[in-house]
Amino acid sequence: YKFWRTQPVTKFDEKIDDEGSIDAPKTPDEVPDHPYPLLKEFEWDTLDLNDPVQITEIYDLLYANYVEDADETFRFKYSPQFFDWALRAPGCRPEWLVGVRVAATKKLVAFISGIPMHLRVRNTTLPSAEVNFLCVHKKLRSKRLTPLLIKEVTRRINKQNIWHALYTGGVILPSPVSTCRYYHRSINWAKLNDVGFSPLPPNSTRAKMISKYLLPAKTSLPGLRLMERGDIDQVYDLLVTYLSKFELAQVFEKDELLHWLMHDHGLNGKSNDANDPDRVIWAYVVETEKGAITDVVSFYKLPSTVLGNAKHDSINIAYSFYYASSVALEAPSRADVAVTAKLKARLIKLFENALILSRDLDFDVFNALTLLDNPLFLDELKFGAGDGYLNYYVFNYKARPIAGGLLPDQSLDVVNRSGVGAVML
Ligand SMILES: Cc1c(COc2ccc(F)c(F)c2F)oc2cccc(OCCCNCc3cccnc3)c12
Repeated sequence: YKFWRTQPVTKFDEKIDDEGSIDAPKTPDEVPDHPYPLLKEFEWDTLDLNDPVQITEIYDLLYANYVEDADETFRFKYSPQFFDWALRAPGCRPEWLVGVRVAATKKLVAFISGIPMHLRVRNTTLPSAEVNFLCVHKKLRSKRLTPLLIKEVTRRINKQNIWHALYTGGVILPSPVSTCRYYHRSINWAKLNDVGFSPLPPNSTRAKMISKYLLPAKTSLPGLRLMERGDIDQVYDLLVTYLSKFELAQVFEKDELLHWLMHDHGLNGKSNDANDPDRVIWAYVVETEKGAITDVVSFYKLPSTVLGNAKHDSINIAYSFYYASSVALEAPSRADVAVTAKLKARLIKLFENALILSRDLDFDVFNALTLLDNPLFLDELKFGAGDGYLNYYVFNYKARPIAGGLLPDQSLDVVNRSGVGAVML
């Protein structure tokens, strides 16, 4: 019984000559009105994020049952505030938050989410959904709930006349449109070593490793400051122009980008304070004396629970999110050697400052993928390659492979960098 053989996805060995939808066009009224039948002890549900109790149910389910690393040492620790940010983007549809409950007890035992977005694959823009947070309770694995969750969220998305989706995962499924590699920059090496994430290399000492990752006491970019809602017009133009150079990217409306970079900070009297303990997303801009915004850089907070460590129960992790620099726009082509050299120097400066800001916000490690122009700064800023890869998938769309920033030997492609401009949570 091969679920993925029944889905509109590119088969593993399929040759792709032309890009386009896989399924024949359909209309919402051809889509079943009722959910797929479940095993009788379970029932479908729609989660309501306006209800703090239900946000907590999602948090509790994922806290105990979501993605772990291969050695079962760490588990993602998405916070309730994170779900408020990740699942309440402009245009979000409540019915796309799909849960499975035990009929008798109403306990939430599985979840999958969709949020609406527009996805551009080369020159084609697809009204899509971003599907994320697929989770089945550990005690209910191999009951074939995952294919049902995927089919049910697809049904609910199709009902809204949306026929494509973007999803990522560490697992290999048919067939990735791109693959990026995990990179990590130690901030608090001692803690990462204590939890077993960063081993002490042979012929080195703790003192040497701690000093290797020391960062300047203060930021060094003139005009660097926390983004404010009033910056969105300039930030939108800068980031949208930069992202237009990539082959896989989200097409943002201005209000969408404002949500992704600012969440609700500075809205309806809420403060815009970098040290707000509930904050999950930070965006910084570089403003010249003339008031021009030349750069933007952002990162989100996604801790990992440390399983079974006497000294620490979690690692505070910053994940690189969207960024852009006006330097990148000084030439029409990304292949321009002189501009690439200038962009490399600029991104090293921008991300060194992002690292300093994340240190001061008490992060232990700063994570990045090999997407966007990241290969230009990862080595120089002492990021180390991780042992994980993130695969990008587009549902119901056949696309020629897109570079993930890696050469065939999995090392960084500092010449072509990547064609991926979509950063997933
Ligand atoms: C995940 C992830 C890692 C793992 O990082 C750490 C894990 C445990 C630690 F103690 C630690 F310090 C890490 F840096 O390093 C990364 C570097 C770049 C990007 C990364 O993930 C991008 C976010 C992926 N979405 C979450 C996800 C990932 C895989 C499957 N399903 C969901 C990651």
